[in-house]
Amino acid sequence: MAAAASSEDAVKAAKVLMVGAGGIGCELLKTLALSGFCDIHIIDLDTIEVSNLNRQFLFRQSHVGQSKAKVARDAVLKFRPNISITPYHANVKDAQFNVEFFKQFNVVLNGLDNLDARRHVNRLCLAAEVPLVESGTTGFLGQVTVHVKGKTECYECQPKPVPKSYPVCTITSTPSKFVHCIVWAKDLLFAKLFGDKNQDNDLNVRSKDDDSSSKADVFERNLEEGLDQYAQRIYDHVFGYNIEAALANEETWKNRRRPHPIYVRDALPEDAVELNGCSRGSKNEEQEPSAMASLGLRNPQEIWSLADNSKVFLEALKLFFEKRPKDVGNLIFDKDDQLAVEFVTAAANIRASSFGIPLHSLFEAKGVAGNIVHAVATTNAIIAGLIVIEAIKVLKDDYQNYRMTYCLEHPTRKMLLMPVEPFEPNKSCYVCSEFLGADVNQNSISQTPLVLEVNTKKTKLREVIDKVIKSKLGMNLPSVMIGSTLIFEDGDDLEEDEAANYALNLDKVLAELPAPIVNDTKLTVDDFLQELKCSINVKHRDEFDEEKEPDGMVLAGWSGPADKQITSNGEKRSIPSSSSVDDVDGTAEDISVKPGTKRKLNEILESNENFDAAQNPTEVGSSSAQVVEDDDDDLVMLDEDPKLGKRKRLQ
Ligand SMILES: Nc1ncnc2c1ncn2[C@@H]1O[C@H](COP(=O)(O)OP(=O)(O)OP(=O)(O)O)[C@@H](O)[C@H]1O
Ligand SMILES: [Zn+2]
Repeated sequence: MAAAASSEDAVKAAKVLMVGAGGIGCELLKTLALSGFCDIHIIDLDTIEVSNLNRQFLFRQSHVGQSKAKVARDAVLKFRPNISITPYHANVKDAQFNVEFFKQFNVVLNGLDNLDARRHVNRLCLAAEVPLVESGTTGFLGQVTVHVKGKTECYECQPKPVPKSYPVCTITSTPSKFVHCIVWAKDLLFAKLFGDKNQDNDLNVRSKDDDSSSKADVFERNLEEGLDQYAQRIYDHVFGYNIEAALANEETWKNRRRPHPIYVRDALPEDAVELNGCSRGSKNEEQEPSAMASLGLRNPQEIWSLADNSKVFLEALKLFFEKRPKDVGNLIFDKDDQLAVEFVTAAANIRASSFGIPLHSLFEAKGVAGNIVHAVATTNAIIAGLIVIEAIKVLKDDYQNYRMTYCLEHPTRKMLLMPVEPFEPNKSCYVCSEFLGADVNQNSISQTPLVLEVNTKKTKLREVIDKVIKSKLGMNLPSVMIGSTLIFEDGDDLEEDEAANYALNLDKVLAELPAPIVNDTKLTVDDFLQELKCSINVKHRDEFDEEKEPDGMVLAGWSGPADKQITSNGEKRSIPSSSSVDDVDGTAEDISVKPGTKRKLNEILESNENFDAAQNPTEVGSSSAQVVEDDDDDLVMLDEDPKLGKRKRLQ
């Protein structure tokens, strides 16, 4: 097809906006500058931290504390002095970056790390009708997607996956993976011992040798109890007695491997028990208390024995009470708190040992506990290159060749990159489908309304605004209307009495608002800055399942295809979707999805030639082809050679 301009001309004439000057952003700015882009604007709200320096190569030690956007600009101007780079040390959600601001750009390139900002930029790009190239990386995985209003799906056309959570019983009774032991150690045991005492906790099983009243909390230290004695009692209780109690329920273990109880005396030699695990006893009072340091364990990458884990457990518990008494009762697990990581690693390993699960090093355990996926500079560089390739296609309006590209951890058929044709817009997406056209009566067609199930007699307006409109719908400064009555509005420019009125409404129950929200009420919610408006039909419901519906509200009515799957050497894996990268920072949203409305892929593959091509892919970027499994298990062939036709389905 005829391109609108040569790549060189398109690049020279372009005015681009980059959002984020972190891991991807540094690589991207360098690649843009070296590819001939001359007018680049960068927004980043952050300042440089020491931990950025290993991969954000435009920054040096001396830049720590300075604006990322400004330092990145200065660094690139050193080797490309004649181009224009305009930095903004600001949040992209600020009102200065409104639709008018976005309209000046030919393309927007995201190098962000959170869902919230990505959704905001998506909406502004839609409103300003500026194409968006979106990206993300997680370790070795990465992706670049292209979003052009009306042509491809928007960033929000597909619901994002919910952050990983585990059933309570897996954590409390039947762990089968190391991560289950970490969650137990961190969210139950650590929280119980060092966090808020009043929380409910499944660990609170009475110990058989606890002869005080049945209400006694075994985790409370008895007045006459020494710290060594207390630490050993807790150990025996959680790893010994609790496991024995669980084993009594034969049903649970019918089809499962039985755990074995571990008591201090089993895990440690007699003399170490006497010393409460602490054999060396050399402590440096100046340093942060560390059980590893007290025990002379130096290598965080080494997998400790059960005995060493037991020593670390007892020592760390003691150190918290001895050296950080003020923290006890207020602690929340923090991956940067060395003693907390030591305690959680040891506790998770002892539990893993009991359940026959392989033990892990402190370094690995810290990664799991802190949801850390170590960033890989090379992935960021590859992704930045792909962003520029897609940006050039966008600038040339080379729509036929747009690709979403996935960077895989394990090459599929020797290919590290997997290009996929972009999907069409999802017609029920509440973000981009608002005014797709007009019906026969020239009324604009609005998207399917969302449905909110809520107890209108108990829920306050504030909860709907915070949990649904801001958190789930990602609105920043929403206003809420029933018919033409405004019941809530956010923003700095409100009159005092207006603001006071809305504040009063926030604390009212829905059904008691001046314009009541009851069953079948239709709300219109609107974000002025994002130029996003959607309607919500309210359905009253009395009861909600506390575990499955903890918000006491369910938002539905927006459907989209689930994650696609790829096959690699017969193994099925999920393609990292534009959302899955968000899982890392735990910000994925959980809008309920109605099943069965997935769009079908284009055409049916009939030609043997194409089938052969699918089976024998050549290099990426030239004439590549892949066999991909769609989520309804049909085989789909993707190819890059226009002669071979568009995306097809194998029968
Ligand atoms: N709302 C926002 N407005 C502007 N910039 C943002 C916004 N949200 C995130 N960013 C920027 O996006 C960049 C993302 O980069 P990256 O994923 O490498 O994160 P990082 O904070 O630099 O590193 P890490 O999180 O791994 O320590 C960061 O520089 C961050 O400041
Ligand atoms: Zn959409």
